[in-house]
Amino acid sequence: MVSAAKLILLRQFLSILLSTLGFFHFYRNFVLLREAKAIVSNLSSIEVYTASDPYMKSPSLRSMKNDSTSTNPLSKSFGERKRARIQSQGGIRSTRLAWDRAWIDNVTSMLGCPDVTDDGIISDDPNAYNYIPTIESWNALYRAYHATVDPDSELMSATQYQKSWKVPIEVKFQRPEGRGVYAKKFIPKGTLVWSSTSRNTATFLSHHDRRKFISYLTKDPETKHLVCDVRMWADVIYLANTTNFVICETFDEAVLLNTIKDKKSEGDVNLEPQSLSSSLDNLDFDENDCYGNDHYFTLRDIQAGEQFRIVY
Ligand SMILES: C[S@@+](CC[C@H](N)C(=O)[O-])C[C@H]1O[C@@H](n2cnc3c(N)ncnc32)[C@H](O)[C@@H]1O
Repeated sequence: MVSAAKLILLRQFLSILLSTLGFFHFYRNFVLLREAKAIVSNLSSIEVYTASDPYMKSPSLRSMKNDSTSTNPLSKSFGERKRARIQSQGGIRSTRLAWDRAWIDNVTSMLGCPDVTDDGIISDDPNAYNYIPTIESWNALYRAYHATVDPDSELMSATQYQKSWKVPIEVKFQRPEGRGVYAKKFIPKGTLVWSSTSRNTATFLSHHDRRKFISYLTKDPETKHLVCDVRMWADVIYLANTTNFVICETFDEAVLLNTIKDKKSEGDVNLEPQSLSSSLDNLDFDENDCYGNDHYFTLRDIQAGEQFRIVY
């Protein structure tokens, strides 16, 4: 008798628990969707981005005037601070990824960003978005990161930190792949062309942080178009020996490196990543760091005007 009553109580308890969890899940998704809609409706006017928008060709980005004078002293405890944040937040769980993607898709589609797949730009509209980021664009992203995610971050504005590219480069746009990075002069095989440290790569420890960053960009008419770009540039890096991950986004032209689409084009790959145990400028290497130890070397001689390609 007693055990039957206990069983009924247990079943009731379980069903209440499941309904509560279900409700929270529903509520959380509802809040996320409302958040995305609110951002878009807060934009004074939703413009469809075209190459003819004047601010896209040469963004003035008023507020970045102070970048060259602002200081961002290096902190020795950066790695520890980051590890503590990762631990306190328990890292990021993959279950939230789909929702986060839906949120970003919602914002970018309402902003009029072009449809882009892994095979490149879908639209043949000649006026579709083809913005080439400038140093002001990278600085705007840096400022948005500091304003929304981590004011004490070691991430530096491009004005202050320009050491990532070791060779002269040029960014050009072509369809369907969009922007790409090209060598401006001959580069011999085995040359180090790009290095990353946490000075030029933002680390997001939660999807919430990345959404705050993106929302911030949407608020300024001079930066909102950058949302069309940052949606494509995030990488997910798994933390050592865990299933948790961090989201990494580099704020320089390395995010514009294109890949190849088939085996036939293997010869077009001309850069390879290498992790170096000895220090180049990766003084802040940390196994949980976004690209803390990433370097690209030329696989072969590269001619002036050739596009850099990596495998991803
Ligand atoms: C990290 S971004 C590279 C920069 C990108 N081209 C841009 O304009 O922002 C990766 C995206 O570039 C495009 N892409 C890269 N390599 C490509 C290729 N070989 N063919 C077509 N599209 C490519 C795909 O749309 C891919 O999702």
